[in-house]
Amino acid sequence: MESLVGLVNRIQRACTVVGDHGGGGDNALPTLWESLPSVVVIGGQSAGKSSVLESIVGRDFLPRGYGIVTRRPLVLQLHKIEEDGTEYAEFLHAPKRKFTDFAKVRQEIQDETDRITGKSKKISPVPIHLNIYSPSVVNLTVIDLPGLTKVAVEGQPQSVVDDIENMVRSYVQKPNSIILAISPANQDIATSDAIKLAREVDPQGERTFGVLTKLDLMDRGTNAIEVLEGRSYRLKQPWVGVVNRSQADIHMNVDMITARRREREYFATSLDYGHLAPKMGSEYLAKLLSKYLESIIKTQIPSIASSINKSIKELEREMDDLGRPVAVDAGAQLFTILQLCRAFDQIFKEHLDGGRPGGDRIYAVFDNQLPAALRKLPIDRHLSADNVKKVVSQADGYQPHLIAPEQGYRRLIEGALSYFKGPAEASVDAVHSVLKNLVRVSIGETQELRRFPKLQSQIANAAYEALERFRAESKKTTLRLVDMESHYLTVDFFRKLPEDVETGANPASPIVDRYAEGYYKRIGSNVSSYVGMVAKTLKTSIPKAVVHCQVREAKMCLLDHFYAQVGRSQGQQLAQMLDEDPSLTERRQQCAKRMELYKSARDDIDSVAWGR
Ligand SMILES: Nc1nc2c(ncn2[C@@H]2O[C@H](COP(=O)(O)OP(=O)(O)OP(=O)(O)O)[C@@H](O)[C@H]2O)c(=O)[nH]1
Repeated sequence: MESLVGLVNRIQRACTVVGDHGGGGDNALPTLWESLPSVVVIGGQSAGKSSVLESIVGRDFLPRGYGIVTRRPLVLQLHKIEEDGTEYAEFLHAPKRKFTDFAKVRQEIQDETDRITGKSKKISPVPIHLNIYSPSVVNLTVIDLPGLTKVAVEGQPQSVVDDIENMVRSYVQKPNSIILAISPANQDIATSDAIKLAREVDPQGERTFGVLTKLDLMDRGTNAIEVLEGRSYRLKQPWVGVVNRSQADIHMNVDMITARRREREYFATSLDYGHLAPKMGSEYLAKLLSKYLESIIKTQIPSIASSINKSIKELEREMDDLGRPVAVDAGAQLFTILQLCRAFDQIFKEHLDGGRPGGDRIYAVFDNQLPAALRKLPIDRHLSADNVKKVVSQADGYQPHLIAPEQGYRRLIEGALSYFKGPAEASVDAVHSVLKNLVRVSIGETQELRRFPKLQSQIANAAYEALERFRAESKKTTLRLVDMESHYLTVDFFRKLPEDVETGANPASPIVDRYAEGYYKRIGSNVSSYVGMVAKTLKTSIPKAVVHCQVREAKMCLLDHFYAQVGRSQGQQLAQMLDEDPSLTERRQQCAKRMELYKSARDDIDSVAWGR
């Protein structure tokens, strides 16, 4: 049975080493500490908490004084060692220092308290962790807390009263805590701060141990039999009375061995408590607690084991998300980088081909934006009768055309087609910005890349550069399409124009007709029909050019230049690319440590459970 408490103690110690002290914020790792039982000492100020703790340990090591002495929680883990082993203490904050002189332990507790709270009388919820290894202790984890108080002492804000109560409550309300409620016998039990709080969080008294101190200080003729026999305040566990060293004993350096002996004698010879003697005193209390802890642990083993398994699963999931540690050799690093690039490229392609959203915005450019832009071109203004007349006259020069204004037609068509360059370029730019946005989104969606901010930005830059190249090529091609339309006109169109179109050009007609408005309107309308036909062609050929030059290229060779650059990189440069966010490296290490703790705890529990 001893092995069960020893086991939990060992797991608790391991928890402490990996930084699992229970609790935590949003981003907290799973905690094993919280699922393990521990003893929490509570009581009013000067009720005798520290004295009880020292008696349990059998050592004099806690700071003493007036006012609030315990100002930070003290998590005390007692480890029983071989009979001939050397007794020593060790703090979590100074793991390399072994204390064999317990007066120095007291000094260190004081100094460590001051380190966080300053020399003031402030309190802090940050615990001090102390391990004591001794042949004369029972395996236990006991937490000493600041004394509950009703008034702040000088130099303290009034809020300290609530702060202490809240801090103490946060420990005792955990269902796994065993409450050691210390009350002084020379005060009415009904007014005990410890009992008041214990009743609040454990109304049935199932996990509360009542301890009555200062029995020796009770008024003559009075005794605490009513309390000790459980009639004043009923608890499931028996009340234990103790007699600690008085302040005078402390001044006179009465050692703990003498104090324990005196306590035994006190009960053995007491007229009031003689009949209860075997169940009184600090030594009995320590054994009672340890035994109780054993029974609790025994019932809790299955739930502890299942909490461990649950936490292992949570950690596995998180470690999967965090990814494997970065390789150290250049070959493996190169492989990792290429794999990461491919993962990104795959997601980018899914955005274009469907499966992930975004690619449809390219179609929207061709289907809405381009036709709308083409419709809005000021072709009508360009082909107004006045402008047609102006362009035709200028094209004719000093010699007006004789039959048909060939040069005028050409100039009018060229002028109208030059307007198409704007929408063509705008389509290229719009698709460019869709692609750029998809690169950004895809990088964000590439889980594996998350921990490599440098590589992320390098991939982004390389992709943006490539997109710029594709954009330049695409502009050249689409503008060339427009130029091609102006450089060679579709002869058939003009041949098929109705005969009367050329009436104005009939030399038989009076010369003035040729300069009438109707004549130019007709020319304008012919050019407009031709330009409309070209617009129809460009509406389909521009998207083809854009897809060919930008979308297809982005799909096929977005990172080609980057791959070449990575291939030329040396070890140092590769390592820099995989320079992951240090907070992630740290988190992975923490997870790995926790995982180790949980796995060894699970093995330990399994072996004990099977051994029973
Ligand atoms: N005579 C006698 N004195 C006791 C007994 N228990 C505690 N004292 C004295 O009461 C005083 C307060 O005891 P502590 O153990 O320091 O009390 P505490 O509850 O830890 O005090 P804080 O941490 O300051 O809240 C000390 O002077 C002890 O010597 C007891 O059983 N008998």
